[in-house]
Amino acid sequence: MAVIEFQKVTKAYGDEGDVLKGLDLTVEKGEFLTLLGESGCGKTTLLKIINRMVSFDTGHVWIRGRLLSEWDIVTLRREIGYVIQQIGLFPHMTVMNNVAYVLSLQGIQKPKQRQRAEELMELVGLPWEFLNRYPRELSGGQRQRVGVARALAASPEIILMDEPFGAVDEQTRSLLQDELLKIHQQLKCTIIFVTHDIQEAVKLGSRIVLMNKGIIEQTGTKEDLILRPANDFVRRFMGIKGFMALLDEKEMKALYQQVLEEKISLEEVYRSLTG
Ligand SMILES: Nc1ncnc2c1ncn2[C@@H]1O[C@H](COP(=O)(O)OP(=O)(O)OP(=O)(O)O)[C@@H](O)[C@H]1O
Repeated sequence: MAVIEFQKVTKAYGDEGDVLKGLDLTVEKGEFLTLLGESGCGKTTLLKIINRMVSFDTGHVWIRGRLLSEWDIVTLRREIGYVIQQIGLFPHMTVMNNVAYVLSLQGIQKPKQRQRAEELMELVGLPWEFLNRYPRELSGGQRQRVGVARALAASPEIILMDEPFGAVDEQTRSLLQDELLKIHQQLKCTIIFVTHDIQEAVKLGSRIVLMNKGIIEQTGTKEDLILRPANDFVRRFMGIKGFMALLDEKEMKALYQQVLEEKISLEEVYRSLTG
């Protein structure tokens, strides 16, 4: 079943011209969709239309078969978790209160909130003790984990993520990506994840949507976009980075380990990767 459907959606901010130019997009239940494209191509705008943080001009949007305009905004936002790069944790609240914020709005009793917060901390790989800390007492990566936990608190069916790991170092980023994949498998929720990083889009997305100046150039699996690009734009955009991202990371690491142990030479690695 389609969870989200866009039909010929356009959007302009003021009289600057359309930033979305008649988008069609269907997101199926349980998908991990990555929205990829250069800065300014309209990714965030598309994402924010889904939770009605931004309105659109023409076309139609359905969420779970119901027109977006017919949703009560509070119910809609409860069904949709939202994680952004500068997560906007409330600085004066403990991690516990941040994570349980939505639950307290729903009138859920304190012991239940605590229990859920502990479950969520486990899910995102943080110790329970951190529930007593304030956001400033955490590292950037830990704060992002709390942001993810907070977005998951009300068990939303859809999770929107806008470059959530953009501000952390590469190693932490890779760990967070691995954990997010696990969470997705476990919860079977629908995730729409905005990124301008090809490697990230390829690693995470069960399907990738490549946008360019307000249109969708291609939607498909990583193999579709990299090996069967729909046009020259897609071919050039995915390029060598896309091809490299398609190579199996674990396989490459294992091969490199053998180089470090002087069991094989770099030349042999090169030959095994290029056939
Ligand atoms: N509130 C706004 N008012 C006016 N113009 C806006 C507004 N928000 C976005 N835009 C413009 O709309 C276009 C698309 O912006 P959007 O944020 O959707 O792009 P993006 O692909 O997410 O970019 P980035 O990767 O840099 O976040 C840009 O040209 C941007 O300047």
